[in-house]
Amino acid sequence: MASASSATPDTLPAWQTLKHHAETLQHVHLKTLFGTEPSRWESFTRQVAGLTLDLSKQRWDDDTLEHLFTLASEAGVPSAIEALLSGKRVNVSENRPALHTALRLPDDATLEVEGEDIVAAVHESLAQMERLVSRLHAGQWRGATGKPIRHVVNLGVGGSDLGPLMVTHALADFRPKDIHPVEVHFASTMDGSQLADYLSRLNPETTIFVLSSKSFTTIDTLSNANTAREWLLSRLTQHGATPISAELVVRQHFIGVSASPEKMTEWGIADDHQLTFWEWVGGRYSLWGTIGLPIALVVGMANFREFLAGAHAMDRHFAEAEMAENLPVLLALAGIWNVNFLDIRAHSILPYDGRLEYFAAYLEQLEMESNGKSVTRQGQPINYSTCPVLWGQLGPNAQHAFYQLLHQGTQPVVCDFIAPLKRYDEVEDPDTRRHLKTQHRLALANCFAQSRVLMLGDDALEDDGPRPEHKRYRGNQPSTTVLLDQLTPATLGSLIALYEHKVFVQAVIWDINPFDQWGVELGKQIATDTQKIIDHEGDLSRMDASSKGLIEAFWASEQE
Ligand SMILES: O=P(O)(O)OC[C@H]1O[C@](O)(CO)[C@@H](O)[C@@H]1O
Repeated sequence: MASASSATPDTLPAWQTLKHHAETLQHVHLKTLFGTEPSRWESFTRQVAGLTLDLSKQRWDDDTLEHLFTLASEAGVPSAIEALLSGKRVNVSENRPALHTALRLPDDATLEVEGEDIVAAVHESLAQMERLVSRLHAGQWRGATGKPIRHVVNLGVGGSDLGPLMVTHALADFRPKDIHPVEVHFASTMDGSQLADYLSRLNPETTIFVLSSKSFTTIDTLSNANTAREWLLSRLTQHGATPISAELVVRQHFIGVSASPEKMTEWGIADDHQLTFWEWVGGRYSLWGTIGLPIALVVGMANFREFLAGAHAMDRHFAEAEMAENLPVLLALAGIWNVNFLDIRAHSILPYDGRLEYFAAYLEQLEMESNGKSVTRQGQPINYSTCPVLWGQLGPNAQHAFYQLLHQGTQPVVCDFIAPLKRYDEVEDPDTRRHLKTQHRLALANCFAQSRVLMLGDDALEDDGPRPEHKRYRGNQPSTTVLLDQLTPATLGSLIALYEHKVFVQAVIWDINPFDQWGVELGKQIATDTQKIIDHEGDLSRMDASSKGLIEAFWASEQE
């Protein structure tokens, strides 16, 4: 991948060219670019797989793009794409491939990785997932007391939570009709607050838990699982006249999803209630396989397969399209330009569709856990910026929260606006449909208005009278708009794959490994040490003054 040579990107000729080129564009306002190039929409907009990507409001011109394509070539992007998709060991620090794209290959495809065709195994794991989904949807999965299951609580965190949470929320309209109703819930936080809420509301007889953890060692998830198991055992083993065995309760009320079947067995998950996947699927890329069980439970297996097909369409485009037409490459290059040449290090994700409420949270992990790195793939410290700080929330709500900073603050921020073109066609009642469609138009008007105001500043106003300084908008904030023809399983699949590949291309150019997350490990280790001290099993005197003070404050609270 990056650099066929060992040169860091900032020493590549195109990087130097871009630095000089940026000086010529640094002070050119976006409104000037639109004034001099009226065909920017045609030049900088591309459509693929139900998505329209509008990059015309980036602070760049045709020359910028040409230089960026040269940079991508010099950094080895085309060969890196090939290496990723063909299953080379692109995750160098863990010495393994990153094959989330294999999870969405159609069943007639073949992909030989290190001498083995993995497509059949992928489809067998989907078939196994389908069998569990069908049992639940048919009302045939019975709890330990014999009642059909009505609630499924996913216990997972990070990639074992955020992807399924985001997609189940986004695609809730696609629930199949005529199935036994099963509601899906998510509990991730180690403090137990989400779980405690479910335990206070749900009936243990009709509730099962999905213990979702690639490693099956994540303390957040295991602590929730242990609490859930105790809750079930205390409620169900003594239920009715005949005692029910603990083994039966655990068997009937837990499904495990993990890359470690041994650990699932050790924990007590029955063999036929285990879904597995592979070490070569990164946690934050795992929603496409068995970690996607909650998605399949909400939308049904047919829609889940549509979701995979949408992602696969984007994979093929990523593999086959020229750089100038390639959506993930273009989106990545816009990011590189902003971060490394315009020095814009804040990035906001702003969907204008309530169904995408968790999309920003999902992307925060995808982008920042992947590309929040500061050493090259060869382990050398780097001296250029990598992943920007990325955050977001639903655009309409953010308008009344942090848009003030976007419009009049001192930070340059790049924004991604995301919206579906069509909405509410399926609403049966004509009056309600008409009203909701009006609301959709309102949301789109706001979405388009915000990117325009961010670009033009107060020049967006026709009346150009004098304005006091506190009412001035400087504009010139770049943005991208992604339009979905409509939000469907397929277009959502394409959208997620677009961002996954964007992250990969950026990593190639930055010469970093997007598939490991060593920075998270130290925190876990120190937390284990700290827990020992809090539990009076470690040496407090080793701690710094602040940590010591915090622990003593906690101990004092326990005495009250
Ligand atoms: O699925 P697991 O192994 O429980 O991990 C959960 C999450 O924890 C992380 O390893 C980070 O702590 C993520 O990368 C991962 O998605």
